[in-house]
Amino acid sequence: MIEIRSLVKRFGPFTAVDGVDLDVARGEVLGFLGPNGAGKTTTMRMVTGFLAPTSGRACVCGLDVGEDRIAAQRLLGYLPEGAPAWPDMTPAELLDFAAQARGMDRAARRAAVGRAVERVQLESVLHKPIENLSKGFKRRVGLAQAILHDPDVLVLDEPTDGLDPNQKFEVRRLIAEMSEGKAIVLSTHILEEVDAVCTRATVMAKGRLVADGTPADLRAKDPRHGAVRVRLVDAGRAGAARATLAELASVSAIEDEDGALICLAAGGASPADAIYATCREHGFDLSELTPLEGRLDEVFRELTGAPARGERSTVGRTTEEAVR
Ligand SMILES: Nc1ncnc2c1ncn2[C@@H]1O[C@H](COP(=O)(O)OP(=O)(O)OP(=O)(O)O)[C@@H](O)[C@H]1O
Repeated sequence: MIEIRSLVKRFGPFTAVDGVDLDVARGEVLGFLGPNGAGKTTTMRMVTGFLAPTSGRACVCGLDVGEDRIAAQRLLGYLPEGAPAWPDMTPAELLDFAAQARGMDRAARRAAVGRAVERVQLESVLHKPIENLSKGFKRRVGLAQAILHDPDVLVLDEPTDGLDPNQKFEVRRLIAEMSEGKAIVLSTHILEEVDAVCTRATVMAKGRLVADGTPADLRAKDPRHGAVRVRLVDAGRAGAARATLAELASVSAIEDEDGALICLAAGGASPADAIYATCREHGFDLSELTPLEGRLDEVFRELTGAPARGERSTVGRTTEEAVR
């Protein structure tokens, strides 16, 4: 439902978006991750027709946003960064105005506004000036505006920014609920949001997409994916256990962390069973044996050029190389 091809945006000599290709299908909730200034908002503004690309194109439901902007915008809902709105209007007035701008008659407007208000729970502030609302409610007004016409494609720039934990939960629930019939793209700095709501995640850095996959795919890029954390009842025997476990074929290397041994997987099956059996055999009493999935924050830091765990650069290399 969204097709992005070789999308480029230059501001003078600066390239903010540098050849992005991306497809998003119905039913997908795509998390758009990246550090500040990576080009997420610029990409979203081009996809929604609010900024013309320098080259390349974006299509929404088969319509080229550059050539058919108005028709494409009918099919999409957009929550811009910060959700700008007229401060002296009330949510009721703003939403009615937005529905009019979308060409709805009075009855359709009433139904659409009522539905959106109920979905984002705006009833209590419906007739208060937007300038007097908390950041969270302002964000929700923006979200109601974006979903007013029940669009097939939703582009949400940091939809949970400024919301308290309960509101974040509600918005994520709403996104998950709506995802079945729509293609949804959301940008976020909150990695837990990717797990909570996204079926797929892309990471953008310096205008380029540097990763694309399910949250589990991304996590698997962490060298600690598949590793096992081992803690002994008698910490004094950790050195002996380390030497013994390092001999296992399923363990490629062992790192120390807060008194625990992190046994990195050599690839293939988890080393957990072999570690357990070896510890029993040698009388190393275990207080912990935890398989590790890998961490999104580590992968994110690595992909976006920040120093990862222990200042080492490891993603993309084999586990064996990583620990050398
Ligand atoms: N109108 C503009 N003129 C000049 N430079 C711009 C303009 N809009 C964006 N930029 C620059 O383009 C780069 C990408 O900005 P963008 O807002 O897309 O990043 P982002 O990934 O959304 O960041 P954030 O997470 O902070 O919202 C930044 O360096 C920004 O300063």
